[in-house]
Amino acid sequence: MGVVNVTPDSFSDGGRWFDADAAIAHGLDLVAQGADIVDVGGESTRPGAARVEPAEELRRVVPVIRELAGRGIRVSVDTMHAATAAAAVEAGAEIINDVSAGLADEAMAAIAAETGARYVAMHWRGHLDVDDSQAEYADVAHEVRDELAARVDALVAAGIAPDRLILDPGLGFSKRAAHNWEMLARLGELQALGFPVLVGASRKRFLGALLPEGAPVEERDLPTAVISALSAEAGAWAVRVHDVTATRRALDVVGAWQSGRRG
Ligand SMILES: Nc1nc2ncc(COP(=O)(O)O)nc2c(=O)[nH]1
Repeated sequence: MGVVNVTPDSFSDGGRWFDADAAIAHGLDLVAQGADIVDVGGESTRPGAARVEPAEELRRVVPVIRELAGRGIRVSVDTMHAATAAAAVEAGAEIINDVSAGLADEAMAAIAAETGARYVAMHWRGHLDVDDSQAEYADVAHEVRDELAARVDALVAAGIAPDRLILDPGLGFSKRAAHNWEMLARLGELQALGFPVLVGASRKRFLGALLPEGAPVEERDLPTAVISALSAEAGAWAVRVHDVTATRRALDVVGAWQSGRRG
């Protein structure tokens, strides 16, 4: 899953794809690099980023989604707003990627149910209202699993068919570095809920901590690709990344290694 942030302020590529034509070109480039899905978002989820009204978010993402989907590309829309999700699906998006798992907009679950789109429910305790660095967990893997299981119950009760759901541990959202690494190491406990799992580690701060002080954000693409390989080994459904080439190469290594196992 390649990322196209149509925003002026996303933390790792803010502003580069804010123009619709640039965003479309970038989405096509990600597909050429090997992306299976292009995730189009119009609102940065970076701590402290300005909130974006649905009308503005919609204006940013719908033209990009319409053009990419019109070329047969599988598109997901990264939004917490039901109105944006509805417009995006109407424009051809097949997946609604909601970092709030339906908590930010009470109309979202019904819209997702109505459209029949696939729906990514990401874990973000207290979304937007909680300072990520203050989050405390007694057992992060158990609590993320249980909190997402509760979201699944609510989303299914709202009419979303279980086979439409994809779960995501929400790395870096209300979680500190140690929580992120523990979530990755214990990904199987989330997978045990029986839903596909999406992993979004790309270029996040907890990867930067492994690099020399002050390393540019692009240096996080190699650690990201290693996590893509390890996520594939763990049976993840997909990985959400900015540098598709690095991850595609990493996944090709995993594929070659696994075929070697079969002899
Ligand atoms: N499902 C999902 N969606 C996301 N959207 C944005 C970001 C923040 O990263 P970005 O600003 O670099 O896109 N991370 C995720 C994530 O981890 N999972």
